[in-house]
Amino acid sequence: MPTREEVLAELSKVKGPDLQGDIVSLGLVSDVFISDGRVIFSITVPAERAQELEPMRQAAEKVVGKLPGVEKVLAALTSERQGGAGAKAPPPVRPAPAAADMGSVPPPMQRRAAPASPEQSAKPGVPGVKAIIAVASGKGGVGKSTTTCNLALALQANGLKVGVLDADIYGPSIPRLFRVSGRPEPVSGRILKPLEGYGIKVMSMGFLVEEETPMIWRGPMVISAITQMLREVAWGELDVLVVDMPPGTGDAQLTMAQNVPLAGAVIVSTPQDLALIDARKGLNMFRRVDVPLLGIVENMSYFLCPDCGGRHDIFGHGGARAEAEKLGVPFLGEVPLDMAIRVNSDAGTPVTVTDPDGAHAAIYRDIATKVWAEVQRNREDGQRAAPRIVIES
Ligand SMILES: Nc1ncnc2c1ncn2[C@@H]1O[C@H](COP(=O)(O)OP(=O)(O)OP(=O)(O)O)[C@@H](O)[C@H]1O
Repeated sequence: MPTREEVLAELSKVKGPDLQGDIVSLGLVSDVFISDGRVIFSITVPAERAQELEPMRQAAEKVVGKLPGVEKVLAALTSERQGGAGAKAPPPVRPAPAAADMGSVPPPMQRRAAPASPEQSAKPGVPGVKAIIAVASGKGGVGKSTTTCNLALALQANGLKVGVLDADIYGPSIPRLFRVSGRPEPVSGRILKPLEGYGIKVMSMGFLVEEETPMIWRGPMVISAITQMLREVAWGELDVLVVDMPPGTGDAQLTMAQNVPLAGAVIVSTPQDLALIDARKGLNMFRRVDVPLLGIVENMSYFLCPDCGGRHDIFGHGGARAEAEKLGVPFLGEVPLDMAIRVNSDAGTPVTVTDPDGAHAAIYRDIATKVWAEVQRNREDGQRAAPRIVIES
């Protein structure tokens, strides 16, 4: 595998936009990411010249592709940086098309506010996968991954064939939750075999990079990585693929919601007002791109004291239910704040597996039943989206 310096040395052979200087010394190359035979990087260009500079992008992919040990190269053109360190990731200006040898090409990205449902249904699906559901949250740490994991297992317990795609590439926790590790093997060419945990096929960036690798991703790279995990994995026949989305509602999440043919989205929130404000942003994001909202889960909803048996509404209670009612979105259920959920999740032995007859597993199965009923209802009605109301957040 080449080093970053070797990659940059090759890239310095590529001329800059006006054939003066090279793209490295002009400071246009950033976000170089090398892992497992893959090299991903960004080239910063003025947004209006993206089309014209496509040959430059291709030339960059070509030179890097010749380095020994490189199997795939992905160069993304990004628009000019907005300010210095800590500046927001620039908006994607064009998709990061796969190199000639990479097969699948992500559909074109759009900046904001995609038009309505026809777009949603026009996206190419994943062969063999009947429905894709996103699990999202407006902010991190609310239990999105724990919900994804237990929801997936509960859908399986309800008789469905389930897969999980960990799109939370900033902090992939799905490998730990399913207690799976290792490297996915290629099955044919570039297609990887997903790993399996508790009978569920799982794919995560956590399998492809070292756990301690700091990942600094910019929008287009996020989309490229997720698109490849979606389309270059042998998922086989699945009733449902559950996607653990990256937290937040930035460009990466929005573009992903636009590019993946989602049957719907589940929003996870805790009951605090602030979390609910973020959850509302998440809801609005999916509504803008006409992804049906399957409902809201209130996580860490209440605490049942094992000593006194009393119920404590630590973060307040019922906020998500009230929010769901206000917004006309199904309320899917309340998951208590419980030590068993945390300990088991963190140990990779989710409660739905370790205690399938327990109260927590029953809650997740109930949520799974409601989620699936919504997916079916949307399908049958041909109802692509909930009413298009965008609520001020
Ligand atoms: N209902 C619950 N009761 C107790 N602990 C919980 C519950 N839900 C989640 N947790 C714990 O809270 C922590 C954060 O959960 P999790 O990783 O699922 O959140 P997340 O929203 O995916 O976070 P991030 O966005 O940082 O990935 C974990 O330690 C998890 O075990």
